Amino acid sequence: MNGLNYINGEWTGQQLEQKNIYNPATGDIVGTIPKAGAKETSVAIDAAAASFKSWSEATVYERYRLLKEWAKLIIDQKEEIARIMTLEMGKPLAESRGEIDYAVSYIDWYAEEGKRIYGEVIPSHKPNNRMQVWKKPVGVVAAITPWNFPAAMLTRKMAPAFAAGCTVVVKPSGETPLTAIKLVELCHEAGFPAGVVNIVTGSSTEIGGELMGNAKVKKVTFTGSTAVGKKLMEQGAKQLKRLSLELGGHAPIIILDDTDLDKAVEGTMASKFRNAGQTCVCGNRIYVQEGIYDAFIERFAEKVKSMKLGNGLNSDTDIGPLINHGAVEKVEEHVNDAVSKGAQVVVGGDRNAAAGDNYYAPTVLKDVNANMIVMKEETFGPVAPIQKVRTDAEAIQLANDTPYGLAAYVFTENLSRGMKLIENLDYGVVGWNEGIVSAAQAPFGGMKESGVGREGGHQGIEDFLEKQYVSIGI
Ligand SMILES: NC(=O)C1=CN([C@@H]2O[C@H](COP(=O)(O)OP(=O)(O)OC[C@H]3O[C@@H](n4cnc5c(N)ncnc54)[C@H](O)[C@@H]3O)[C@@H](O)[C@H]2O)C=CC1
Ligand SMILES: O=C(O)[C@H](O)CS(=O)(=O)O
Repeated sequence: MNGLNYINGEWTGQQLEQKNIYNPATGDIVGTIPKAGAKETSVAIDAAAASFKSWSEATVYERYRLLKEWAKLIIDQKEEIARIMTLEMGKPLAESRGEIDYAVSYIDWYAEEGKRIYGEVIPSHKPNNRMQVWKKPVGVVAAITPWNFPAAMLTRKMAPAFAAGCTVVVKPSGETPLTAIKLVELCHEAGFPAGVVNIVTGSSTEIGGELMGNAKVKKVTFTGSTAVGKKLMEQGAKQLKRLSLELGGHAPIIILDDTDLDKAVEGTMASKFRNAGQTCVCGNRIYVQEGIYDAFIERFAEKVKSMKLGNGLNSDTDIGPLINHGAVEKVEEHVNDAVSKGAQVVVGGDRNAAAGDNYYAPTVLKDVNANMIVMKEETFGPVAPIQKVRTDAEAIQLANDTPYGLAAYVFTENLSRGMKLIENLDYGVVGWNEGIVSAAQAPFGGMKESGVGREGGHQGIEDFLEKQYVSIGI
């Protein structure tokens, strides 16, 4: 699939130098995209600005209709899109299909939320005066998305932006742009007016620099690493650019000795190995209370041993490749460092070269301690480091000892222990006896250096609206 850029209702970029997109499972070229830069990005921003007035003045019911048509087209073409996603990102087809349903759930949710953009009437303190709060779309939005959820991270931004009446310029990850281009193609097919949605691919720094520096862009919504998020915040300071940042995580999983062992094993498997551990909410640090430590490791290791590594196109694959070789090297560095500092490998612990250059075996480490890199830095891979803890207080202290604050997980059947523990955790998203928690109707986002703002829920559309207080003399 040779993707193009889409600017002002036209497919462009054929004449530009092209970048190859590779299948992480095999190294094969699966497509190409234009190497656009600041010039093309500026044209896309102008198109989004030119279409903003008419789009923002359309009724929410017209925007609802287009969003629902877009959602329908995505579902109709789910198999084709899932295949594109697996070919460029590597995740098993079943996960790609699941992500497409998840991505569409954000479109469905915000198609409806657009109808509930309510203002306010405030009782005035003066007899001939009325006070109101009006809400209006913020304007042209830039959406910068990561490679690990090429569809869901896009619709989690585009859907509320469109529903609020904003127009959008998308910059997808250079690793997985083909899925994004396909979704934009379906916006075109659904009948979105020219300029409302635009997509540019190419140099992140050039395109990003134009998106952050062009005053016509009123809002930037970013999902990706904390390092890039900080860079964007610095760039945005010049114009006080509205920013939403969904950044990195380093999720702790706390398993107390009164847990239901099956729930704890099942929830930890789901959280840890989803997308081969390449999600910002994957469990990265597993703290197990001493009374259940051996029993948990034994049960958990048996499940991990049964996981099948392979090409995501094969129906029996549980774990696909990592996104690229750099990701494998980072995982290997974390495991080797842990072992050198006393960790024991219970399962895995090595690259699975037989499967391919970008594979790493699902791995369980025990006898882990806080001095190991794996317990300080996000691994973004299929490694489950398990540390023994004695008390609830020790678990809370260890869990919070990080600059990250995105997701955390607690497994206990005791209501008051669970409440007290969670109240003391500095995390924006918490699973209690649950390993997979993200949903379109819930606010998703981090505390501390994991981000700013929320996506999903009724909260997620507020970031695309400005509030206008109007005092009316009558
Ligand atoms: N909080 C969340 O919801 C999520 C966080 N992440 C985090 O992102 C990382 C992995 O995803 P990646 O895509 O590798 O992250 P990344 O930060 O390298 O890239 C994210 C996006 O930003 C773009 N980008 C990179 N440098 C840029 C710059 N200077 N200006 C403008 N755009 C730039 C990339 O091309 C990509 O589209 C992990 O740390 C993960 O935890 C990833 C997905 C979701
Ligand atoms: O990119 C990610 O890691 C997502 O934010 C995780 S989730 O919201 O899809 O669970």
